[in-house]
Amino acid sequence: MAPVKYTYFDVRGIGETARILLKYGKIDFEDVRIKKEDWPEIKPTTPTGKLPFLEIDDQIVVESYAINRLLARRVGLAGKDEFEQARVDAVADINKDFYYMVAPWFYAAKGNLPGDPAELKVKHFDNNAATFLPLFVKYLKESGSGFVVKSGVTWADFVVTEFLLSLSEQAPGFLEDYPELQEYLARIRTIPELKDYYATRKEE
Ligand SMILES: N[C@@H](CCC(=O)N[C@@H](CS)C(=O)NCC(=O)O)C(=O)O
Repeated sequence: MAPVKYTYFDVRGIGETARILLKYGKIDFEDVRIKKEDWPEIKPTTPTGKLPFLEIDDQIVVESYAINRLLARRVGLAGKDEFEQARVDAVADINKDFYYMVAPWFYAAKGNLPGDPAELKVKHFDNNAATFLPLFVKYLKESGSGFVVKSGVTWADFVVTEFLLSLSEQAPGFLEDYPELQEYLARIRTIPELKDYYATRKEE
C-alpha cells in the first residue's frame, strides 16, 4: 500500500486539524505543503481543484471535514457514542458557521480581500463573536471534561481551537472576557500526544 500523504497549503488554516489528528494517532504521513506560487500549476492536477486532500489506503479523500471525520474515527477522537458524535459534528458545524460569518473581515484583516478591516470588524466580527463564543463556553461547561464532549478531546476541539487561535492573530485580546476559552486554548497544548507537535509546528 502507498504511504499516507496529506496535501494542503503551507499554513495551518482549515487543513491543520487533519495534521493534528495524524500526529495524535502517530500515523506516519508525508506532509505535502504547497507553496502559493506553485498552486496555479498544481490546481488542475488535484481531485477537486481545492486543498486539502488525503491519500490513504490507496484511496483519495477530499473535503476537510470528511478527512477530519475519517481520521478521527481511526484515532479514536470522533466521540464515544452516536450522541457524542452528533455533538462533535454540531460543534464543528457551529464553528464553520462562525467562520463564514466573520470571513469578510478576517480575510480583509489578513490582507487577502479588499475592504477596511476596522469597518468590517464592527460589521462582521464583533456581533458574531458575541453570539458564537458563548456557545463554545456553554458546551465546555456542559461536558465538564475541559473539551466539548464528556469523554474528552475530539476533532471538534481541534477545529475550534485552531480557529480561535487564527482569530486571535487578527484581533488580539478578543478572548479577554472569555477565560474559559483562554484556558481551553492552553489546555489543548498540554495533551501528551500533541505537546511536542504544538511546541515545534509552524505557527503561521
Ligand atoms: N469545503 C472545502 C473548502 C476547500 C477550500 O476552499 N480550500 C481552499 C484553501 S483553504 C483552496 O483550495 N483554495 C484555492 C483555490 O480555491 O484555488 C474544505 O473544507 O475542504
